[in-house]
Amino acid sequence: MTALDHRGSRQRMIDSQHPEAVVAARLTGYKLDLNRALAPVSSTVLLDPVYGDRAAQDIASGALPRDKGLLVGAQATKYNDDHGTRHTEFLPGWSVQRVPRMGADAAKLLVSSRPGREDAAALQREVAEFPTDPRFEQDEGRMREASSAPHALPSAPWILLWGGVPFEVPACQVQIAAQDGASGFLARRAAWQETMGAWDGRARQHWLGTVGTGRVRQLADLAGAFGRPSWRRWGAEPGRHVSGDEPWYARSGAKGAEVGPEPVAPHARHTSGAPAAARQVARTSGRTQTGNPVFSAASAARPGQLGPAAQAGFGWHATSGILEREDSMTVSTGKVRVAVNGYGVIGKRVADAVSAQDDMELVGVADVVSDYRIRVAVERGYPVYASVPERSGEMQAAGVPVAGTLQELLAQVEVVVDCAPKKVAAANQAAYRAAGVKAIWQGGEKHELAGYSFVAQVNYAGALNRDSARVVSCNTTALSRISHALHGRGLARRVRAVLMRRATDPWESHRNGMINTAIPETKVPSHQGPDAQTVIPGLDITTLAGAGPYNLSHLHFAMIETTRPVDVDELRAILLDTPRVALVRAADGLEALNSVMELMRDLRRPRGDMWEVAVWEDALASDGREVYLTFQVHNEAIVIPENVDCIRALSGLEPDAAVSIAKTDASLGITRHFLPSTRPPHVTPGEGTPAGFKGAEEPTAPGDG
Ligand SMILES: NC(=O)C1=CN([C@@H]2O[C@H](COP(=O)(O)OP(=O)(O)OC[C@H]3O[C@@H](n4cnc5c(N)ncnc54)[C@H](OP(=O)(O)O)[C@@H]3O)[C@@H](O)[C@H]2O)C=CC1
Ligand SMILES: O=C(OP(=O)(O)O)[C@H](O)COP(=O)(O)O
Repeated sequence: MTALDHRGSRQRMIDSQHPEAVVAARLTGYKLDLNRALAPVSSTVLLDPVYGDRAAQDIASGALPRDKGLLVGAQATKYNDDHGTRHTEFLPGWSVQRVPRMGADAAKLLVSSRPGREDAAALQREVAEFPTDPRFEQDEGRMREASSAPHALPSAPWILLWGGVPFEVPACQVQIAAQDGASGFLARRAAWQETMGAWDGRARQHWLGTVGTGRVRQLADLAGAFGRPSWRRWGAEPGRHVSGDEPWYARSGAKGAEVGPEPVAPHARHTSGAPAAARQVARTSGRTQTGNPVFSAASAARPGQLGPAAQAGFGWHATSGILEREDSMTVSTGKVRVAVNGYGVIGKRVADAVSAQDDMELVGVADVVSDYRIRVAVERGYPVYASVPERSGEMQAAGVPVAGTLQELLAQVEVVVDCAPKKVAAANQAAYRAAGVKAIWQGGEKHELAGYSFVAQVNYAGALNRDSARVVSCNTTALSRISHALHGRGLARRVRAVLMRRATDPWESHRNGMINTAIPETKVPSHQGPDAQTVIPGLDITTLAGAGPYNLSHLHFAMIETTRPVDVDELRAILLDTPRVALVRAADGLEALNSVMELMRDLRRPRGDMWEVAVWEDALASDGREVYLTFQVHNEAIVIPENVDCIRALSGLEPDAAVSIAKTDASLGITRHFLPSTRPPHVTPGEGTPAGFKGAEEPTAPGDG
């Protein structure tokens, strides 16, 4: 859990000289930033009700994701002192009863204690606090000793919190506390105190989105690896239904007493299907030394297999069941763990692209098929899971080594890329939510499913740390890239496009192929125009579509009315400055869809893929009012780099769109020029082309000609 409920202390940290001058709006803005960055990596956020209706603002602004718990403070920030023991008071006009009415899940009431005062110490044992004060005691041995003293820590479920100390202290204490039975931690300012000074907003958001979220994740790794889930104290076990006359709360006792002896850390035990803690262990578990994936959560809980974040982040390494401190700090490698569900046209390409990233790990792929398609995944060494448990037997009978179910795969990852057939994919939403996994859907699904439609170069920043997003369809991705190139520069007034779509994908043309005809779409506008508006709100765009008897990708014709005259030279310069757009020329023999695809094969691209939108340079035109573009969209490939960037955005791996795009492009070999130029870049009017409005130099008036 993450605590963002500080008031006076926060004002003092922002401006120690004049804390009273720190206005509420500044504090609220700062906390909104904290919440946006840290809530997605927390299970619950603790907010205060004071500053500008803080908690309410977080809910209303969407900074607090709906699937995160909300804890709201109830006590006043100042305490009455009674001979050395502070007594808690409620905020005037605020009460525990009012907390749930604002939609919160629980109220926080701080009860203070003071070592040496037996009444206070007794209270402390009831409500828990780490037995040593991190400001004065930072020796690991003495902290361990104090923590393991009889009655040092309480019998009720408890979590660790800390104050303004260097981050290394809670990093150490979380492990010790978890080994002594803590169920988690409340992350406080040690995790982000570097941002308390006079940081500008963007720098602060960047820091929080990278270092801040990384720290909370690292602590979660430790708590997940060594901690004790609170349900254990109630006698619950995942996958085991205990029936009886006695209700669970009676068994657990009024104060949350434990049911039966249960050894905990150093050998934290978690079983498959367990909620957050076990899942976290499995997610950070990595692979065994032989390279085989870790399938059972029980084995995944071995500390020796802790993820890179837990192992490296604080300069700790795992041996013989506990994390030990190394002499020097090391840097987190922080790979995001990814699953692909649906290993078809898009899924298999996403899997390959994820495997090519140095900041991602493909944990496994899932599907329902048993034929050659999934056997290639086996051949490539990807662990294969059954998307639907009932299909597992069939898959195994066909010789596919099934590593487990989709649910088991989800338990090991942070992000799932769903590439199942349209509508099938939408049905997986509940499973992803239940598993607490971030999800990426494809263009076959509706915008509303994820609530965010993604094209990296247009709106990467808005997807940062979100729980889900939809990578739009191939056609919409291409239209968005091209439209944004002009619209993003304030140059597009109106986009009109005609889409000639391929009949079917090559692998299934024996099933769905059409011959000797073309099929116009009767829905006008076709869905791609409105779809592009989900990516670029305010874009004036209409599309018409149809399908033809070929399977070599789509062909678009776009007419874009500009806000001022844009000639061909400027248009070309804009396109050359646009990521994932490349120019091709009929003059180079690239006269049709097939020749461009042949070039991709000649360039030895995997599967002959073209991730770029290929715009015909010699078909660019302008009449001073509109620019005209003809471009090819390789439907099987164009969305692949978008999925890779989307993983980085959702997981918060990289806050900067340009950095992520450049990284993805370098890993796949995406380019702006397929071939070195062998002749002048643009065919000028009169050079083999009929005169017209090719360039702005010869505007064509209506009726000319
Ligand atoms: N094809 C394209 O050009 C593009 C497609 N998209 C979008 O990508 C998504 C996937 O399309 P595409 O890759 O073409 O689809 P494919 O049909 O090629 O692949 C989907 C795979 O998922 C399998 N599958 C079926 N049911 C399930 C299930 N319940 N759980 C998991 N997997 C299942 C399919 O098996 P089976 O064959 O037995 O059904 C198949 O192997 C769609 O939203 C589509 O609109 C986006 C851009 C381009
Ligand atoms: O899914 C796709 O093709 P399909 O719906 O013909 O299988 C491509 O992404 C094209 O999508 P669109 O034509 O809905 O933009």
